[in-house]
Amino acid sequence: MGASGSTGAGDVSDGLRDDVRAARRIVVKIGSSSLTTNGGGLEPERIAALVDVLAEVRARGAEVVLVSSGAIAAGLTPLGLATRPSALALQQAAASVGQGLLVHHYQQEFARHSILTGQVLLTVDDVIRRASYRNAHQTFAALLDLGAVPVVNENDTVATSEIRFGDNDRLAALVAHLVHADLLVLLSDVDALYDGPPSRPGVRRLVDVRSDDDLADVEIGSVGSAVGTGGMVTKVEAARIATGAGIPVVLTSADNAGAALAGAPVGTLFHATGRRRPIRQLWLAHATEGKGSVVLDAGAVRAVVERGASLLAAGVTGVKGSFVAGDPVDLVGPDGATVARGLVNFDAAEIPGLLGRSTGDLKEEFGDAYDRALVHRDDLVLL
Ligand SMILES: Nc1ncnc2c1ncn2[C@@H]1O[C@H](COP(=O)(O)OP(=O)(O)O)[C@@H](O)[C@H]1O
Ligand SMILES: N[C@@H](CCC(=O)OP(=O)(O)O)C(=O)O
Repeated sequence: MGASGSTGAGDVSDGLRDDVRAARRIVVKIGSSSLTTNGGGLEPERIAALVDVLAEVRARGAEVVLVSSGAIAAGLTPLGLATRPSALALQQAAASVGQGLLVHHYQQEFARHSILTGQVLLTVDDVIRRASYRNAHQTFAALLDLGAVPVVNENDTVATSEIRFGDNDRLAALVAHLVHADLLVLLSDVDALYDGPPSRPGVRRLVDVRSDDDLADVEIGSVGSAVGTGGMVTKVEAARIATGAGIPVVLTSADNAGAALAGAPVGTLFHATGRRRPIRQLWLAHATEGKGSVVLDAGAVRAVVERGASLLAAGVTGVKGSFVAGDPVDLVGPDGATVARGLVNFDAAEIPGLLGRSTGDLKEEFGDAYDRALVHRDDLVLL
């Protein structure tokens, strides 16, 4: 299908989007391309314009969490770098310089509205590991209770290629889950999702996306602007993560932010498709690649797939790759097909010694630390 131009009954009143107008806790994500010039360097007027819109949202009683990209782009000019470098260390250095500048601007602009900001830098581990998820959740809750606007970015200076979110669109979706937001707004340099590259004549805007079927014939580009990353692919993926957890998403341009947040039918509205579920499952299903794999016998495949059971060492016949406890791994059946992905509870090096053995047996030999599943069912998604 092409663009879905209709909005179903009950979604809008007075031409405005009900889901958006009713939202009381909103995560707004803005991309580098909307804050900086193409050569890098922040554009303070654009930051000021965004902050004015967010202050208005706050004034009508909603809470706001801002996920802002732009650290790397902001650091380029001060460091004398002409374009975004490909070396990770240089990107991290640029982010280190740029993040301070970025937050400084936000602090100044929000202060005009007597609103405090709190910087929150996250890595994927902070969000998907149980203890740190709780910790991060409490920090956000305290900041919001105290009336501050959390300003979030990936912790670029310490994130390595393994732990990087990869992009702030997905980070924003995970943050929306973390703070129990009821709306996610993704702001970019393009005003909506189109059924093809916006530069192509005749492309049509998708007004509403209600399921993956609505995206079947949409051509989604992966290359973003000179300063952005991920293009539309990561935004659509972020929208799938959030809507799959029950959070509707509006995708539009920074210029449309005010109208979008007032509920006007601008941009593209991705309707909620699922219900809230554990964040690790969301992340496993949408965003991670297995660091290795474990091979299951037929009985274990049935237990995991049909009965929703945890994976025990007794049903595992092999292990591939090098990973440590807590990493995502693929669960592969005897025929080589990947049936699930989960967070593993043991290092790859330990697993050969556990294969085919019962949990009771392992506990008796190695102690209580071995009284656990290889992959717990709460940390597992079927693929
Ligand atoms: N189907 C599509 N609809 C809209 N935009 C698209 C599509 N495919 C690719 N794009 C491109 O994605 C770009 C946005 O991605 P990006 O530059 O990474 O943004 P940001 O910096 O805001 O995260 C747009 O400028 C647009 O050219
Ligand atoms: N954390 C990086 C942003 C990464 C990113 O996703 O950028 P973008 O595609 O512009 O949202 C930074 O602040 O430069």
